[in-house]
Amino acid sequence: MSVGQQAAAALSSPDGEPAVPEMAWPEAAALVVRQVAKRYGPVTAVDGVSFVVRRGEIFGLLGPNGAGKTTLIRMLTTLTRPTAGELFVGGESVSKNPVAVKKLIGVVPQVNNLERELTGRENLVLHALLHRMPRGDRDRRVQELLDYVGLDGRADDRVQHYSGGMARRLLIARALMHRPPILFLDEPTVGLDPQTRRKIWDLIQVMNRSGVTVLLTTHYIEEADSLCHRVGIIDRGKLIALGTPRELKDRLGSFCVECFAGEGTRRVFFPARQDAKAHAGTLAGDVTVRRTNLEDVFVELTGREIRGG
Ligand SMILES: Nc1ncnc2c1ncn2[C@@H]1O[C@H](COP(=O)(O)OP(=O)(O)OP(=O)(O)O)[C@@H](O)[C@H]1O
Repeated sequence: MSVGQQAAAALSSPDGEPAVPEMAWPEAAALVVRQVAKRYGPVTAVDGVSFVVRRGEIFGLLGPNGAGKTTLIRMLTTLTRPTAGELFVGGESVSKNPVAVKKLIGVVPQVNNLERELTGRENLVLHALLHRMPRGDRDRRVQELLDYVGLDGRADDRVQHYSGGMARRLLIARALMHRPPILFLDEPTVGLDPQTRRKIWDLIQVMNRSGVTVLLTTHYIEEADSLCHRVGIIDRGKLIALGTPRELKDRLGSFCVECFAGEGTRRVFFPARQDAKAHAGTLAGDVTVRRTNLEDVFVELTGREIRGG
């Protein structure tokens, strides 16, 4: 068995079923993705992906650049059609009922597409106009959201003068204007400093506690690990593992013995710390015992690092 096959076996559920298909429908489902593929000419961006996001979850799609995460979000948010398969959002078919789907979702894109010449407040009002929100409700909601994302003091500055973190917070406020129950965030903290990243995480958690279901994509291990209730690991268009961060790590072994030797780094996994320590005691060289992380899960499945792409 190759390392990848061994890891795939380790990440399967105990009864031998592959870990990925988990398709119990869906009273409690916010999103259903069923055997979805997307091809661009010769490129298969998404390759037979299936998963369910439950209502009230923060669900993360974790994978390197080019894995197919943005393409999945674009299909779920009606921006591009799948080549095969079906997608449902809030029980509505994305292909048959895109208008209903648009009402249910807010989208925070990876790239800042705010109107730079307008102020923060004007950007929110513009979005409300597009959603035909009544004026009284609109003005109340704009103020509520500016307070919520901590931009009230800068609401009347033009967006071109905003920092990256401020722009990201305004993008989140804009996505929430029409009170969607489901929010998509494509790499919500990419390019932000660690402190700002934590503020965005707090905001996502507060939003989620107020009842919003969240699907986000990320290639940051820590973001998937500490923020997401469940994570789907995606690589080269395929969903290769699915579970809570704890389940994914425990299937591999919660403790990792890492040995830096001449030929490179070797990692061995154990369920219990004392077994990991005992094994470490038998090794020569630079040896560390640490908790397993989602990067380990990805490396064991693919033989590559997430950051390596
Ligand atoms: N419009 C398109 N035309 C052709 N190929 C595309 C198009 N959109 C995406 N692709 C290709 O599909 C694959 C998946 O891209 P996608 O953007 O979904 O990945 P990703 O995981 O979101 O990565 P990133 O975070 O870098 O955007 C890549 O090989 C990409 O080059």
